[in-house]
Amino acid sequence: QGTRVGFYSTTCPRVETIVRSAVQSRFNSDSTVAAGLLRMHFHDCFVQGCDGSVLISGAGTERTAIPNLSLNGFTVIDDAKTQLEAACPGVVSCADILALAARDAVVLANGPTWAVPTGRRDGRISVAQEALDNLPGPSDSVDSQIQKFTDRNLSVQDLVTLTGGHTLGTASCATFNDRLFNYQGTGGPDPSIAAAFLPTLRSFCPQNNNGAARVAMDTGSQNRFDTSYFTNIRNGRGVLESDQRLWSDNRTGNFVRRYLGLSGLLGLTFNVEFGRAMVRMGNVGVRTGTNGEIRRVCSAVN
Ligand code: HEM
Ligand SMILES: [Ca+2]
Ligand SMILES: [Ca+2]
Repeated sequence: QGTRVGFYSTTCPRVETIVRSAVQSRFNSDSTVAAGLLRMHFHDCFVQGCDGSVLISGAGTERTAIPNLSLNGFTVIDDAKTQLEAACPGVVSCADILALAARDAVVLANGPTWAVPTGRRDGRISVAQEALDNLPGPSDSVDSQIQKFTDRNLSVQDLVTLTGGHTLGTASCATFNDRLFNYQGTGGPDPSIAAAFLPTLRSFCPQNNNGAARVAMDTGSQNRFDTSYFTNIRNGRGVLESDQRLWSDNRTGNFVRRYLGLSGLLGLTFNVEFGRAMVRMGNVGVRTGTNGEIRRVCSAVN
């Protein structure tokens, strides 16, 4: 792949300590940053590869695209970068800082740890439309979700596993309002929502709300990295339509069953597979060697 664990062991031996302490200190005052950093790494990797393109600010950049407006945690990356430029100037890429921070965020939320291969270099291209074209959306069919993952050499298992990241964090009503009152023009709700869960969702997101309120994607466990998200989608308690669909299609549903240890299928351990899948996602489209640059400031190209 070109990335490897310990890429900075001689050039910046304290890199992991510095990133971890930046994530930890923000997490102490705001635990929602864990979900934010995990999502940000995903949004980076799916657009121009894991190259820090999502971090660049300015008119028309990825950051201005609707799905990225709710990203949370940019200033953690900036803080880590400032400290790293003091410790080892010009050495550590912003793309690597983000990959390390996403891992540290999962650990802080009681999730697994894994070794993060590093050596990514930063890209110089960041275009809003590319984020819109490449990021999966909350109404995507299973076919479309699978396509967006396999286009990046990520498997159906990786799709289910990584989307299990929705064990953390929240979604705005705007991303699932269409399911609650007039689903696909039926005049009623999305029938895949459990009857007992519908009033809960409707109370968070009443008819004609402005879309801004935020709702836990893993009801009852939004700050804890666990398999509760899979139990919820099994029970018709998925918040995003894209998540609920993973349960009802056997290609993806069988992986959900395996994470839940259900019926006849070989069990899979979510924590173990999540780390492996994050390493695979973290290698999508990476620039290494002399390709790309080491940004001085993560929000701007050199
Ligand atoms: C088919 C794939 C996916 C779709 C359609 C999707 C869609 C979404 C949507 C619509 C939101 C709510 C955004 C908002 O309202 O602000 C969200 C949040 C989130 N997503 Fe995904 N996502 C997908 C895959 C992933 C993956 C692969 C990860 C990480 C490995 C991830 C991590 C997160 C996290 C942690 C949040 C919560 C963010 C926060 O609370 O700040 N998602 N996702
Ligand atoms: Ca990128
Ligand atoms: Ca959870």
